[in-house]
Amino acid sequence: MTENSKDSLFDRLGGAESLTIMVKEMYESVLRDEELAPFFANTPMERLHHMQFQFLASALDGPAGYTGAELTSVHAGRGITGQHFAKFCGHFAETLERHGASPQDVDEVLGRLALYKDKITGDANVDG
Ligand code: HEM
Repeated sequence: MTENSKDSLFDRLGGAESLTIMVKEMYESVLRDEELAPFFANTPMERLHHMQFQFLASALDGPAGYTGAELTSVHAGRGITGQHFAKFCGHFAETLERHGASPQDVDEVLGRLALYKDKITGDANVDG
């Protein structure tokens, strides 16, 4: 077993402390992106950071305990396309890279996020 295979993806990304910072920075990038920022115009960002941390911790094999809403209902009716989804994931990938995540771990994270694409793009996924 290599060093890498002992730890969960969550651990390899630096655990809770690191994921907290990366979620915050990811949304800073999202809000600087003029295509994505309008989606969050009325969103309480502090709650979102918290919920996204919980969601990602669980999705990346860290501690379970997501207490937010079901992803389909949260994103439905917002007009989120596959292209928006890809840009959003791109901001997270860049944030991970900046924090020194390995290319393999970044790929693995993107693979995990892709599992949620249909829930998030919902009725708008014809566009992308
Ligand atoms: C893998 C990608 C994504 C994941 C895992 C994700 C996950 C989440 C989670 C966990 C929440 C919090 C739910 C709650 O408050 O109970 C949330 C809220 C939200 N998401 Fe996403 N999301 C993703 C992509 C996107 C994209 C691409 C957009 C738009 C471009 C988006 C727009 C929003 C908005 C606007 C809210 C806040 C709704 C409100 O104001 O309460 N999300 N998302």
